Amino acid sequence: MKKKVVIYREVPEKVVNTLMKNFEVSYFKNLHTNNYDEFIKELQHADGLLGASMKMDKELLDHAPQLKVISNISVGYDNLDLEELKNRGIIATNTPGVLNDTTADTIFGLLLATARRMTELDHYVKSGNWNGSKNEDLFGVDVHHKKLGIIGMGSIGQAIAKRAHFGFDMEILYYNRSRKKEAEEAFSATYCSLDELLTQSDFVCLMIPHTPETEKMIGERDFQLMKNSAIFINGSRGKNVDERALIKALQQKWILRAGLDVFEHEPVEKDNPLLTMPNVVTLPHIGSATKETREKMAMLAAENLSKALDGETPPNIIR
Ligand SMILES: NC(=O)C1=CN([C@@H]2O[C@H](COP(=O)(O)OP(=O)(O)OC[C@H]3O[C@@H](n4cnc5c(N)ncnc54)[C@H](OP(=O)(O)O)[C@@H]3O)[C@@H](O)[C@H]2O)C=CC1
Ligand SMILES: O=CC(=O)O
Repeated sequence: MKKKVVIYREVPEKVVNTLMKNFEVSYFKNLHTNNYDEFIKELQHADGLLGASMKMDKELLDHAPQLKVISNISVGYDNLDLEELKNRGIIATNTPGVLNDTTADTIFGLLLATARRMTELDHYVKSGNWNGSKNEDLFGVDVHHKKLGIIGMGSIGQAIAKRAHFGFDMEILYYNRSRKKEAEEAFSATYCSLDELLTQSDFVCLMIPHTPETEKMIGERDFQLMKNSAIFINGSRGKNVDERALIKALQQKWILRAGLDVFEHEPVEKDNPLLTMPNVVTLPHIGSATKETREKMAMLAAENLSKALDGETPPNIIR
C-alpha cells in the first residue's frame, strides 16, 4: 500500500505529480475554514506532511497519529515544536540555501525603497499630488557608502552583505552568535557587539531565526541606542522584535524609518499603527516569493519528504 502525503499549501503541479508517482496524495491547494475539517480527517492517515508556516503543536499532531515526516517549504521552522516532534519520532526538514539570493534581493530592495521613500513617493505621484516640486520634502537618504549593521550573518545575511559591499560600497558591521570569518574576508565585515552595531549603523538589518532566545530580541532599549537617522529593516521574523517598542521608536523619532517584510502577527492586523505610518515600508512576507525560487523550494521539500518516507536521510534534516 502506498504511503499517504498531505499537502497543505499551493505548490507547482510538477511537485504534486512527482509525489503522486510514489505516494497517495491529498492536496489542499487552498486550505480555508470550509475545508479544514476535511484536512484534519486526512491527517489521521498521513505519513508525510508538506507545507509552510502552519503551527505544528501537540493539538494538531494528535490528529496525525502515524505521521513520520513534516517537510517545511521554508528555511525558518519556528512553526514546529521540535521537542514534541522528537518525542513522537517525527522527522522535520526545511529548505535552506536555494532561497538565499532571492531573499537577499527582496530585503536589499526593501532597504533601498525605505531609504529613498519609494512607496510613499509612488503614492504621491499616482494620487496626483506632484506639482513639479523636487524640493527637500521629497528627499531620501543615501545608501551607498553608508554603514550597514547585519544582525544574523548566516546564509541570507551574507547574501545581503555581498550586495551591500560589492554593489553599494557599504561598510559592514555584524553581530552573530559565532564569528563568521568567511564574511570578514569576503566583505570586509567587522564583528562587533550588538550595542556597538546599534549605535554605529546607518541601517540595521535583522536576519536571525526566531527561537525562544531571539524572541523580542530588539526592544525599546535597542531602538533608543540606534541613531535618530537610522533605518531598521526586518527580513527575519516579526516576533524577533518588540513591535510596540518599534511603533514607539518611529512615533518618538528615535529612528527615522523602518522596512518590514514580517510582523508579530501575520497577516498583520488591519488597525496596526505601522500600516498608517508614511515612514514605514511594508511587504507581505514575500522574501523568497519568486516563481523560480518557490519552485526550487517546493521541489527540495518534496525530495526531503520522499527520502524520509523511503527510509533514507533527507538532505535538510532539522536537528
Ligand atoms: N522574509 C522571508 O521571506 C524570509 C525570512 N527568513 C528568515 O531568516 C532567517 C535566517 O535564514 P538563514 O540566513 O537561511 O539562516 P542561517 O541559519 O543561515 O543564519 C542564521 C544566523 O543567525 C545566527 N543566530 C542564530 N541565533 C542567534 C542568536 N541568538 N544571536 C545571534 N545570532 C544568532 C546564526 O549564528 P550561528 O551560525 O552561530 O548559529 C546564523 O549565522 C530564517 O530563520 C527565517 O526566519 C528566511 C527566508 C525568507
Ligand atoms: O520566511 C520564510 C522562510 O523560508 O523561512
